[in-house]
Amino acid sequence: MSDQSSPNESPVVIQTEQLTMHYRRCEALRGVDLQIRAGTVFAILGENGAGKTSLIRILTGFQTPTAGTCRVNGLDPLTQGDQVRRLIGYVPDAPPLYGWMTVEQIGSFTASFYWPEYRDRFNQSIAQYKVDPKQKIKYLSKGQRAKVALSLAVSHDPELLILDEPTSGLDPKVRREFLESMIDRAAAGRTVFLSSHQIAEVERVADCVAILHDGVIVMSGSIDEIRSAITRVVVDFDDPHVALPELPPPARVLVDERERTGRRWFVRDFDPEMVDLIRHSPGVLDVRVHPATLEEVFVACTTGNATEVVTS
Ligand SMILES: Nc1ncnc2c1ncn2[C@@H]1O[C@H](COP(=O)(O)OP(=O)(O)OP(=O)(O)O)[C@@H](O)[C@H]1O
Repeated sequence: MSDQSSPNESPVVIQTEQLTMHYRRCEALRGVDLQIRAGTVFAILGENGAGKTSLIRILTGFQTPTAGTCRVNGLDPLTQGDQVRRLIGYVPDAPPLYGWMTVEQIGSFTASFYWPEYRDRFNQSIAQYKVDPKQKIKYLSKGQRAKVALSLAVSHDPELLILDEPTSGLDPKVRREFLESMIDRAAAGRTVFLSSHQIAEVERVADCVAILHDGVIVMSGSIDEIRSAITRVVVDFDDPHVALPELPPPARVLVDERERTGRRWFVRDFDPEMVDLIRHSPGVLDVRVHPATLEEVFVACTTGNATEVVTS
């Protein structure tokens, strides 16, 4: 977070309203509303095909949405694309790099689009990642390519860094250092937007998370808000045919997993007073409740009654 102001008072960097993307055969985004403030590490989590890349393509001005609005620092990526892209560092999931260039050549080439410090920053970043500047891009390993792509994206110190699966290909040590550097960026007032399947990593670094399912944001908020929205309820019983009570609304069982000697529920809007209701049901031996992990929330929101989950 910024040391001058809390993110809640910081300017809005990304704002989307009812953003909709229909391709010929599918509805990739269905009315996405987002508000992301400066100084935030924001993560979007979603299954394959949930619509993450479509959203990023719209934010970066490479895709025209079917409906809805999108602003980056108050600018429209479609009509003010050049200005928007100047503010952004972007690493796609498969970064296109010229294979015939060496690492230092691609740094110099890209530096020509920016101010003079770019080249030094790029060289420092490459040295930090221990990538050989004389090596040709086509001979780099997947992880080394990822390091080059990341170095290219951050060397102009962008206001907004957009990363599509940023750590795939990185070894655990580099991955950790990289994620820590994202926290440092946010602390300096920069904004990081990352799309990821690595839930444990997101849990470590993100201030805010949105879960995208079938083109709809089914849950969003801070990690704590999201985790406290869903409760894991574990019920032990002696008879597998025991009938458990219906939970009174607004509680909703999103996932109901049967186990040999019990049941495991993931419940939205669980009230702790419901523990007694379950405990006093015939055949129930024990009831335990825990806040769900981010991974459990993700699974609960993307299976079962997911479409019934509302954005917090
Ligand atoms: N240019 C396109 N034309 C038609 N359909 C598309 C196009 N781009 C994406 N789609 C479809 O839109 C849906 C969302 O795709 P998108 O790439 O945005 O998902 P994603 O969340 O980034 O997935 P992944 O995690 O697998 O990269 C998918 O069903 C995909 O097939």
